Amino acid sequence: MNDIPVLGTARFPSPLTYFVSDQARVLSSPIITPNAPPAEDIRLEIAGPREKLFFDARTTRAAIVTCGGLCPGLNNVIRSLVRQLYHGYGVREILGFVGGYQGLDPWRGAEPIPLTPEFVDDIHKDGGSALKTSRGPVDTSIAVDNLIRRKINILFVVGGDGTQRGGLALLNEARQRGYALSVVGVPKTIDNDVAFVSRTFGYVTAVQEATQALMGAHTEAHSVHNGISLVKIMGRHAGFIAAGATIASQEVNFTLVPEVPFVLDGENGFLEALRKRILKRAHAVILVAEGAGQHLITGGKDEYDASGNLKSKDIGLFLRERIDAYFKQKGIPFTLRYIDPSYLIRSVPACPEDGVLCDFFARNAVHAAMAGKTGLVIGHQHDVFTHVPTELLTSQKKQMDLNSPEWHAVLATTGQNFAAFPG
Ligand SMILES: Nc1ncnc2c1ncn2[C@@H]1O[C@H](COP(=O)(O)OP(=O)(O)O)[C@@H](O)[C@H]1O
Ligand SMILES: O=P(O)(O)OC[C@H]1O[C@](O)(COP(=O)(O)O)[C@@H](O)[C@@H]1O
Ligand SMILES: [Mg+2]
Repeated sequence: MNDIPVLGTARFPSPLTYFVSDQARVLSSPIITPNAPPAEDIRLEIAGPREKLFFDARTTRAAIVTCGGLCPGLNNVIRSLVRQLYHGYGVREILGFVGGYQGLDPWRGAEPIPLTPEFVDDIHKDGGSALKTSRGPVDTSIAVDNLIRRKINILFVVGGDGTQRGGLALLNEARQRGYALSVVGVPKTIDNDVAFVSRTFGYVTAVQEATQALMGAHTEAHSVHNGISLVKIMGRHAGFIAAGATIASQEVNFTLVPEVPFVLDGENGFLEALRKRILKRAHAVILVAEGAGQHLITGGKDEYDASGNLKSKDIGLFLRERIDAYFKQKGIPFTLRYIDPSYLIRSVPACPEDGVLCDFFARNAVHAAMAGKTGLVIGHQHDVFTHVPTELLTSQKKQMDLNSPEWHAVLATTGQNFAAFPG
């Protein structure tokens, strides 16, 4: 069940010394709840080195591409992919396509970079991606022509849900041509909204940076009479960053996330809850994820980014105006500070916890590829790294479960007015 497609019989002995059985599986949902229908029985292959390899390292050519928005840890992943390929298996031909999927198009992209242990030696100390990144499509036919021309056997695609869909499109094109290509995904995004991955790399670092911003926001609010700090944070479809930073900082009074369509006006609305909080405590910190409250902003055209993602309307500026107007109308003196840490939370180097995660993701991706597996993304649940079929992973969207301990911890630490936050 949920076996990963293989390119052929694995027959080369692995140079490594410990192995994971190809038959080992882990349940995606291991919890048994009394009286509830059993969770869907999804059993995933356990990641790790295999005893037999499909690829002969001496003749294998691998490539790496990083796509989508920046994320702390991209360089750690590139470094560990290269070092595991080179030192672990003896692969000598490793190319880095430059600037996301566009780099696979020889007419649009820069010349790929030959990747060596020397090239990647220090890159994990920097944020960003040594291979650069981009949004937007590539012509799959042109890209696969290029992969075939360059005799690439393995392509590592480092990115979020969009990138993994892109990887699948390349694999399907290669299959149609009868070309044996291993496409293995490493799940990247600060938003943490990838299914079958409890923590995408970069998320913890983003929470750390967001928490720093909240500490400053709290100091600003607390240092004046009726100080209100409004902080906007990334999180297009999911409020995981907002939730994590709320719990870590313990300084937020209202956390607004895309999963909870809150009410703004009226007796049970957010503005009234904020007014009560200010009258009681004379300061307040509000944290709003960029995808929250989209239902409140009417008018204007829908806009999409180059990858086709719907752009969020600016809930931060919208709330700033509405709070300002409400407090003026009520005749309550206040000082409102608006803080948008924006790209600062994702352009920094990875924190040690993410550094560890990146290394595990990357090395497991190499093990899977060398065994001849394809069309998979490395997953991570219950502390076990897995092989998730890319089709399965991209068929689901992960959002915060409002019955989870995480969301209840947000409610407990903020004490936010439950009535204003139905759902
Ligand atoms: N359905 C799709 N099919 C093929 N390529 C896609 C698809 N969705 C996104 N992509 C490509 O994947 C890359 C990254 O996607 P994007 O949504 O920007 O970031 P992320 O991978 O972080 O979700 C872009 O180059 C985009 O064009
Ligand atoms: O302005 P950009 O670079 O398009 O990115 C904004 C988006 O990128 C993110 O940081 C991460 O998104 P992806 O994982 O899809 O790359 C989102 O939180 C945010 O909505
Ligand atoms: Mg995405």
